[in-house]
Formats: sequence, C-alpha cells, structure tokens
Amino acid sequence: MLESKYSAPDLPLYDDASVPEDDAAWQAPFAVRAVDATLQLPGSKSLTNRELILSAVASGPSVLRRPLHSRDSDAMVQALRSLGVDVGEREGSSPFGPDLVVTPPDELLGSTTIDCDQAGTVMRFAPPLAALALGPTAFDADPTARTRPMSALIGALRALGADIADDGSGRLPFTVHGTGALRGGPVAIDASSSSQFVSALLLAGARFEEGVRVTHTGERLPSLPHIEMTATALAERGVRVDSPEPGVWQVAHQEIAGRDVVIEPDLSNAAPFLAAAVATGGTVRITDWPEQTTQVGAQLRELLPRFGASVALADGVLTVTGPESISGVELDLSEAGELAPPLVALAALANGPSSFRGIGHIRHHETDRIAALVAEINRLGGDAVETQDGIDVTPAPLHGGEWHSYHDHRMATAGAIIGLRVDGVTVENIATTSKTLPQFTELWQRMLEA
Ligand SMILES: O=C(O)C1=C[C@@H](OP(=O)(O)O)[C@@H](O)[C@H](O)C1
Ligand SMILES: C=C(OP(=O)(O)O)C(=O)O
Repeated sequence: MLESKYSAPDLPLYDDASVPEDDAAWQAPFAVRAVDATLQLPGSKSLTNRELILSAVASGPSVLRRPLHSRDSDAMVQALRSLGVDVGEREGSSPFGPDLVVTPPDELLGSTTIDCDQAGTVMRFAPPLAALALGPTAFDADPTARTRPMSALIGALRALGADIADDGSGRLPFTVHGTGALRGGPVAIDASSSSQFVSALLLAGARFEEGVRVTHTGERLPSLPHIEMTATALAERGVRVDSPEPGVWQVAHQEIAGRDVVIEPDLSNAAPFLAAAVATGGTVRITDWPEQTTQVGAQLRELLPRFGASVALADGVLTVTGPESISGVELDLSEAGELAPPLVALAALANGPSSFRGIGHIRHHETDRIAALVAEINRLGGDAVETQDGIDVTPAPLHGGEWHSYHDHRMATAGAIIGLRVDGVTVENIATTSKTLPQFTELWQRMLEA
C-alpha cells in the first residue's frame, strides 16, 4: 500500500500515485473462481458535492462526515475555497479520508478562477454561486470536459440576472461577473441533456433575492432521482422545494441551515463490484448500505435481479449473489443513466439479448457513453448496436483485447467487469477512476483475493 496524503494504515486512500499512470494499460484481472467478498466503499459523489455547495451558502458552519475524497470532490472543495469558503479537514471515522468542516464567508468573493476538472457537478453547481459572489469568476475544465453542455444553464442564469461572458459556443470556458447578489425569480430551462441544470438552480435558489421558480421545457427529463436528491438535501436544511406540477420546482428566498451530515457510501460506485458477483456467479456484500436513500444506486436492488441475481438487504449490508448464467434484460434507464455502463457490461456477458432505452442523455456524460460502450464491446468481438436513445446487445463470444476508457471512470470500470469473464482484457487509463473512486484497483483486487 502506498502512503497517502490522508495517512491511515491498511486501507486504500486517495493518492494520485496509487493508480497506474495514464498510459499504462491495466491488465483486468480474470476471475478464476466466483468472487466472495465484503467491501466498504467511499462516500457518494452526488451527496458530497451537494452538501459542499449547500454548506457554502448556509447561514452557519457544517460538518460533512465520511465524505468522498476524489478528483470530483477535490474540484468542488477547491472551487469553494477560491470563492472564499473555509473548508477544513478533521479526523473522522472513514478509512478513506478526513471529515470536512465548512464555514461560509460573510460574503462570497470572485476575482478568481475555478477549474471544474471533469466534474459535471462542479461545472453546473458552482456557477450560480459565482453569480452570488462579488467579482468575476472564470470557469474552465479539463479539455475532455469542455464539450459538455452548458448553454441551458448559462441562458437560465442570464435570465435570472447574471452577467456571463462566453464565446457563444454554450460550452466552457466562460466568466461569471458576480455582483454579490442575483435577482432570481421564474425561469424556463430545457434540462433534457442534464438534470444537473435544475439541481444547480435549486441548490443556490434560496439565496436569490426572489428565490427561484424553475420550469423544465424539454420533452424528456433524465435522472429525476438526482433532482429529488437535491430537494431532499435542501429539505434537511430547512428549505422546502415545492413542485406544483411535474417539471416545475420553486424555492422561496430564505436561509439555508448549516448541518452536521453523514455522507452515505456511493451506491453507483457499488455497481461494478455488485456486477462482479453477477458476472462470476459469486457473492459481494457492501456494508453501510442505507435503508432509505435518495441515491439512484438504490435501484440496483431491483435492477440486478433482472439479470438473474438475488439481492438481500439486512442489517445495513447489501448482499448480491450472481446466477449460474446471466439473463438478458430490457431496461429503461432514463432515471438511472449513471448505472448504464456496468449494466451494459453485464449484458455483454449475458446468455440472451438485451435492450437499454431512455439513455440518450448519457451521450453528454464524460464521453458519449452509448458510442463508447458499443465500440468497446464490439472491439472484443461482441455484438452491440447504438439506437437513438440506447443500446441493443446480442450475445456473442468475446475475446481479449484493449478496452478504451475515453477518460471516463465508468467506462474504465465497465472494462474491468468484462475482464472478469474474458481472459486478456486490458483497460486503458484505469487511473481515470480517480474521478470518483481513487481506490478502484485496490478494492477490485481485494474483492478478488477475499
Ligand atoms: O446531480 C448529480 O449528482 C448527477 C446527476 C446525473 O447527471 P445527468 O442528469 O446529467 O445524467 C448523474 O448522471 C450524474 O452522475 C450525477
Ligand atoms: C455522469 C457522471 O458524472 P458527472 O457528475 O460529471 O456528470 C457520472 O459520474 O456518471
């Protein structure tokens, strides 16, 4: 085990040096037997970054216990610090890194730059805060993330009174010229390419002078559970989000309370490990699985049985046991697009055809995940085809080869799942998993050696 900047013995912690260099292909371990492992996982990306944003605009200090420490959460911490928010660390009970203590400033300050890295939650959730800050904030991102859609949010913030200078491309980079306050009020937004636009406006909306009333105008709205997560996170800080009709949400101008919150483990990052149980006919148990949660990963309890797995939750441990042979599935993942890569990987190992629908928006994730999954499955001899809003997979014998990750953490872990059953799979740039799960390779190895 390598020393980490968050030094704690025996457990894998976040350290850029703990994963292979970008150009070193990673030999995906082939499972010589069924896995049988119990794993603890780091905190949820979506919950950590929401609680960080809310803590930054709260009326008092907050404590985040057992938060995620990864590139996505580091980018959020850095973004908040550059706006004048005090984010300190203190020893907590997570083996994956310290707790965070967040003290909001009297006034958010701009005259700074924010590097969103690859984090959708930073590039969408931080600009409304920059509009509330005094002075200009220049936003940019990793080159791989500059293509992600931003125009709907830029347009909505302008309609709410923000002054934003951009090149008209509807992408990063751009500069938010904050004046220390934002008018707010009613706004229409097409969030069909990302639910994060709606969450972004709601998270900061209570701090707008007139609050905010968001009306979604697009035909479809993906990832609805993530908007519900936003509403619940606000409710837990005393802010009510009303939804008078589907596609409309409003938040009145009011204070947001500071909070002491325990961050749940990342259930979407549990997916590859649980998929390993399904792929190998083994058993994987994830500890600290919440009974009640707003995380979309909770849907794995209903989704994995569709592949033939059995799933049980008892005493805070989720246990998944795989079938002898994986069934093909027909799934609409419009609510849970984040889970598509591991589930499509399982479909490539199934005994019957599969069809995934409702996931056109995942073309705008870290990469075009529909194109990427189809290309990589077919590269290994599989039979996957793109549809307008999904993927069809027909069983075909797979062979070894290089699985490309497209700078996408979930593409990398999807390659690892296939490598369990297909000898000779290497995954390019496994280090990209540090976006949300820097300990991926260590935990994967630990699962196989248990
Ligand atoms: O709000 C969030 O934390 C997220 C919302 C979803 O985004 P999209 O609505 O763009 O799919 C999800 O896929 C992403 O991983 C996290
Ligand atoms: C889409 C994802 O990330 P982001 O928060 O960057 O949108 C994801 O983690 O699957």
